[in-house]
Amino acid sequence: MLRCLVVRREEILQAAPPRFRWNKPPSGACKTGRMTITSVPNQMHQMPDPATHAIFRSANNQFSTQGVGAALPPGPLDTLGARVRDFFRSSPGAQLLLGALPFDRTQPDCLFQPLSIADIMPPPSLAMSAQGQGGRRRVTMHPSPADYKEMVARALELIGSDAGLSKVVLARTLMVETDTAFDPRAVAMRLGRDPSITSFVMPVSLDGPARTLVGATPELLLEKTGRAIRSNPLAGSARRQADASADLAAAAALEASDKNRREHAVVVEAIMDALAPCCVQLKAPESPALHATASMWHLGTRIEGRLRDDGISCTDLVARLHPTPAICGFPRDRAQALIRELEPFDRGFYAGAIGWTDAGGDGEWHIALRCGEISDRRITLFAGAGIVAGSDPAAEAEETSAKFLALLHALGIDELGRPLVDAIS
Ligand SMILES: C=C(O[C@@H]1C=C(C(=O)O)C=C[C@H]1O)C(=O)O
Repeated sequence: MLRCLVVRREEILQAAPPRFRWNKPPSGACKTGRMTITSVPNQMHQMPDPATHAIFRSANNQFSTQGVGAALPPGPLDTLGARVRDFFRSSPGAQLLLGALPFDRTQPDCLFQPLSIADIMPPPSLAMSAQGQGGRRRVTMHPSPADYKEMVARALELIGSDAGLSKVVLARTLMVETDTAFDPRAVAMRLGRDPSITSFVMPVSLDGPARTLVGATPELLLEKTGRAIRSNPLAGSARRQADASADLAAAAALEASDKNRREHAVVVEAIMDALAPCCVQLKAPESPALHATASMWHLGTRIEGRLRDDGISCTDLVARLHPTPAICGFPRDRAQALIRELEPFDRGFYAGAIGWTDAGGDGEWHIALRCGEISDRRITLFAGAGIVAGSDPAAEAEETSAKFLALLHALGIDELGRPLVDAIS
């Protein structure tokens, strides 16, 4: 396998400069890297149409949008790059497409050009409303933790018997039902308190009843600015601990864990292999680094590269990468077949990607993790864990419980639906 296209140290690429900062100008024109987008007076204090309202808040870019100016004709991932190029070619004024890609590359995606881009985020006071949401809550686990452990045990048998399958990522869901509709903006505001993540609200159905993906992902699939590209895969995880020394011990144990390093290495290799043919430079550190969110430790690797030519867009690259072994397994086809066989639900847009692309092919795509799909009074949360030889079913089930925490805290409940008194301090 191609581990690395050699790069000299002095050629280390700079992180992309901030481009969209919708918090800044109250109204008027906002200049970005390649484009000028006219912001509209902020209307976020009013309840926007949930079917077509989006929020995107990463380290470099923040914006919220309302309405659909035009939808990209939906299709499978193989055709995404071509459809995006056609869209911008036939809509000369269009500057931005944003949206969600499903986990399954063959299922249709959901991208659109927003009608308007708002200049500020929802009011912080909204964050308070999430915790008190709904009087009664009913939580349904699917599969149950016991069934999830059996799925993991079955995967381990196959990994042990089939030398060709080295990793599979298995997920479970929690469905939370309340007696009032969820407000995705309030959930996003609470999720956005963790600066280490990208929080988002993204419509995943543009016609019919509103369906919205809301989440707080720590994992960058791909960012492209000009010829500079970056990916930051995560794999190998441990729950954060309240006690500081126990927390450091958990991080140190994760860093030293052979099982977690193997689980991580397979992801980095697959991403390097997928990007290498498009790059004149591509580099990744030899060892992963610790990456912290408010509730999890992860092993992460910052991969940086320089593209061969200007014709390659971020959506072309996403189509090469997705789904990575971080959220699917390795080899991809076998892992995906096993996911289909063992998981008793459709992932939909969970473990897909959310993000944006501009008319020049630059953009930013994050893996849709630590997320839930809201449909009126119901939110379905998803969490998965990578299974490799040496995984322990109970530990993997525990890892998925820990991964639910970001969303559960934002909803103000625990895994059984009981209110949290002080969900986030
Ligand atoms: C599948 C998820 O997370 C992925 C799996 C990880 C792991 O197995 O350690 C870590 C980060 C993600 O790439 C999830 O959060 O649902």
